[in-house]
Amino acid sequence: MEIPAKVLEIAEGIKTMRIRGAGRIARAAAEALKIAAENYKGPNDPGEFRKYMSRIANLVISTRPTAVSLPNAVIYVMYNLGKASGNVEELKRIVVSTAEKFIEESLNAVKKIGMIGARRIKDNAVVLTHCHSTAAASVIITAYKMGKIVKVYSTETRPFYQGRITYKHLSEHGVPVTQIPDSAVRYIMNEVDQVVVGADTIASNGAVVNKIGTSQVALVAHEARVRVFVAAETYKFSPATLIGELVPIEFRPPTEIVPQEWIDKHRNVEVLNPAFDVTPPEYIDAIITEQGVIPPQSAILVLLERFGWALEKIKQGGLGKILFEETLEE
Ligand SMILES: O=C(COP(=O)(O)O)[C@H](O)[C@H](O)COP(=O)(O)O
Repeated sequence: MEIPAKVLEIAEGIKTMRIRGAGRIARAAAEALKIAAENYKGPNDPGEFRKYMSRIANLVISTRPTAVSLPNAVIYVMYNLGKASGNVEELKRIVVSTAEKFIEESLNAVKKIGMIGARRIKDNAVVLTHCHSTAAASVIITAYKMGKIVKVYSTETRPFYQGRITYKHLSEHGVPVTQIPDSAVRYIMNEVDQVVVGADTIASNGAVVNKIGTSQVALVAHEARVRVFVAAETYKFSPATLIGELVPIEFRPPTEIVPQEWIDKHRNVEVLNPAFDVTPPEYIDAIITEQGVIPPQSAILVLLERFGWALEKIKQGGLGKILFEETLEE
C-alpha cells in the first residue's frame, strides 16, 4: 500500500527542518502515525495493517538521528499497537488515540515545564538562551509574565539561525530580546544571571545533547558561575543510553554553512556541519521536566520510571527490539 502523501510531507518536513525542534518533531511523528492509520486502505487483515504501520514508523524514525523524542514518540504509539489485539478498525483506533494522547501530553508537558521552571528564575533576571527551544521559551515567557525577567540574550545559532525563531517567539510575548552572535557568549556572560536551554536527548548519566554550541555556552557559564538550566520533557530521555549506547550526532549538509559555488571553488577545503553537541552533567545545574526539577545525575531515575518496562528488551536487542518486536518488521 502506498504511503499517504500527507505522511510523506511530514517526513520531508522533518528532514528539511521545516518542522524542527525535538518536541515538534515528536508531535509531528505521532501525527504522521495517526494520519497513516486513518488513511489505511490495504487488506482488511490486522497483520497487513501492522506491517504497513511498521513501514511508516521506519520512515518517520529515519528522518533525523539525534533527537530521541522522535523514536520515543513512535515507540509510545507502536508499543501500544503491539500490545493490542483486534480487527483493523480496532487497531486503527488504538493508533489514533495513542498518537493523540502523546500529542496532548507533550503540549501539557511544555506548559508545566514553563510553570515549574519559572519558579527557578531569579527576580530581575537577565537570561541567555541558545537555539530555539519551545520548552526553554515556555520557562522564559512564564517567568517574564511573572515579572521576573528583564532581558533575554538569544544567540544567533549558526548556521541555521534558530535564534531568529527564538527572537520572534519571545518578542510576540513581549519579552525584551537581544540577539548576539554565538561568538559573543563569553563577552556577554558577565551580564547574565541564568542560562536556560532545551534538549534533544538526555543520556542516563545526565549529559545533555542539544544544538551545537550548547556545550560552549555551558562551559562559559560554568567559568562565570552562572547557573545552567535545561528544560526538557521526560520523553527526551534516551532509554538506549541505559545500556551505554551513544547518542548519534547529526551532521547536516555543508551548504547550510557556505554556498555550493564556494564549495566548488574550494575543493580542497572540508566543511563540517555537526548539528548537536554533548554537555556533560557537571556543567548543568538542573533539568526542568514536567515532573519536577532534577539534578542531571538523577536522569537515570527518570529513565527507569518512564522506560523501566523496556529495559529487558533493550538489553536483548537495543532500541530496535522494542520498536520491531511483534509490531514492526526488522
Ligand atoms: O536543539 C534544538 C533544536 O535543534 P533543530 O533546530 O536542529 O531541530 C532545541 O534546543 C531542542 O530540540 C529542544 O527544542 P524543544 O524544546 O522545542 O523541543
